[in-house]
Amino acid sequence: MKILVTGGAGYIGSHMVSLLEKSGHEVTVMDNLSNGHRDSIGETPFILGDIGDRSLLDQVLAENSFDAVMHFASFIQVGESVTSPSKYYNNNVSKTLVLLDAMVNAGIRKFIFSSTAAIFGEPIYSPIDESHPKSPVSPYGRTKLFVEQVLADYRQAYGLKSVSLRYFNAAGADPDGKNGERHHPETHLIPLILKAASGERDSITVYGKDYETPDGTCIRDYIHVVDLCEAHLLSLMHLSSGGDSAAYNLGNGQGFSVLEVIAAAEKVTQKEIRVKNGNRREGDPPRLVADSRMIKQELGWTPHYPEIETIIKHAWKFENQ
Ligand SMILES: O=c1ccn([C@@H]2O[C@H](COP(=O)(O)OP(=O)(O)O[C@H]3O[C@H](CO)[C@@H](O)[C@H](O)[C@H]3O)[C@@H](O)[C@H]2O)c(=O)[nH]1
Repeated sequence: MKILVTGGAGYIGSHMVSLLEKSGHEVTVMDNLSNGHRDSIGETPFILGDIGDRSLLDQVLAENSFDAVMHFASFIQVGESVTSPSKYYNNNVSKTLVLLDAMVNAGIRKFIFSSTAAIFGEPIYSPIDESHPKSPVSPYGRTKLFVEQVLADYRQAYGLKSVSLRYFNAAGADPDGKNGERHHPETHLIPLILKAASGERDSITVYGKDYETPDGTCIRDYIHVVDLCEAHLLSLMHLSSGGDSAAYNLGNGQGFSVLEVIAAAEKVTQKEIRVKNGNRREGDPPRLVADSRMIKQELGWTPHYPEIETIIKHAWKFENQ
């Protein structure tokens, strides 16, 4: 199949490009490089551009007959979305509408969307399944929920079918360590811990030790980026074999506290990691753990790297490349 990958030079997008190509698909990347790296996708056809640019999109979609679009281009920082909501609504909602309208206009009817656990807000039970109430507590979470709702309306009105994948905590790197997690600025836990292990940073600051969890630190469900990409591939196959729109929660169903992740990283790296205690970060729920039985049952998704040590081991290999 011919696939357009928006945000394909970013962390998850670039891993997706590599998996699609390995699986025999023809890929074009469109990325404005606001947080992506041109070198992360090698020789893959690349269009430098923004998904809000309708005339560029019309031209690109007219010149290629894409079967589907995978949409990774978005802003992802919860805290920033609270202080700069306009940036998030413009990029994650308005520009996604531009992309969807260009797709409808060009007759492309398959869409894989990067959604998030943040659409659920403060969980009222755990693990979180698909029918858990959706009540985001940040503009970031709201942007992703809005798009999910738009997609339901576009399915009804224009026959555009989509799969929304609600990521819990994407982490890790290609097992060969060639491609991995890079954000600017880096705000994600595992890369920051590993930079403290390598000496690139002095320490890791734990954001809050007074949560209602066994050790007082936040619990998250870390999912290997390759497993996450496999879920996208299965979603694409689902749509291309006539399946209808769907939304799935994606995690391993096991939660690790910040202190447990630091301990696992010390074990993997064999380095002592300096830990500082900080205040809670705004918008951080105490526990986010996925119930991913639905995607396992319906699409046959099976994670290959569910262990936190393996996720950290691959990230460490990338950190040391
Ligand atoms: O220096 C740090 C960085 C993070 N944390 C904690 O570590 C956990 C994980 O944080 P992080 O890696 O930033 O992930 P999340 O905030 O859980 O964010 C995930 O989920 C968000 C929405 O739910 C997405 O926007 C992110 O991209 C995705 O990684 C949280 O409890 C943080 O409070 C620290 O204690 N110290």
